[in-house]
Amino acid sequence: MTRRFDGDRLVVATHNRGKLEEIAKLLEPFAVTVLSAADFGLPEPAETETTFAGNARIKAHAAAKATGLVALADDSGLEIDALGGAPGVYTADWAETPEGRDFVMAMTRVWAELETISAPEPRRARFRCTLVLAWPDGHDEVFEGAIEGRVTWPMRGDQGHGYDPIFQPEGYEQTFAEMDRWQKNEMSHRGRAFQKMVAAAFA
Ligand SMILES: O=c1nc[nH]c2c1ncn2[C@H]1C[C@H](O)[C@@H](COP(=O)(O)OP(=O)(O)OP(=O)(O)O)O1
Ligand SMILES: [Mg+2]
Repeated sequence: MTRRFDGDRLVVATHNRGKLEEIAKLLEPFAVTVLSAADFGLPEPAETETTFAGNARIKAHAAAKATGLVALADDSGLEIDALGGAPGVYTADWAETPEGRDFVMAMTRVWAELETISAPEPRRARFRCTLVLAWPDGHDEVFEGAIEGRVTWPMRGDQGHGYDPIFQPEGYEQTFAEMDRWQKNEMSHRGRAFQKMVAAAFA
């Protein structure tokens, strides 16, 4: 039996402002006070697992334990077929620099690698998202979503976050960064995982 969320406060276990804004928008229809891991000054846990679900569970359980509240974590990434599924669970790592994350650098690396191997069009890729809802008693629920598309160059758009300027979802001319948050949430990996979570734990 799926455990329902029956509280009024939910801590979103992320340090990524773009994700937090999307999740807050997705939670708007529900009577939920959204708090963030940053509001509690929680440290960013090391993501030592090799799957999205494994890393999402680490983040969700750490926040649930530290706050005594139900926690929602998101672990996500971009899988590019011509790169054997890379960057995958290492999507955030490709943006890492000593001064913080640099997504222009990360996107430039993605394109350089595709050019090196002369990856033919369409450069098929998908974003994946795993959401984990964790209770302070250690119980959790896992929900997954994906959106198929392709990597495109040059970067286009100034909305969204992360790799959005080079991801064009299947059936659309725009990149995610050319869509507003509402339009992206309608179809995104995160939006899709969220719909499953709502059906199971909020509806
Ligand atoms: O909708 C998206 N649009 C563009 N890029 C995205 C998206 N969703 C995930 N991504 C990228 C950003 C990040 O580099 C990586 C996730 O890494 P991931 O560890 O799950 O997130 P994060 O470290 O940014 O924040 P946190 O772990 O605190 O939730 O994939
Ligand atoms: Mg992370």
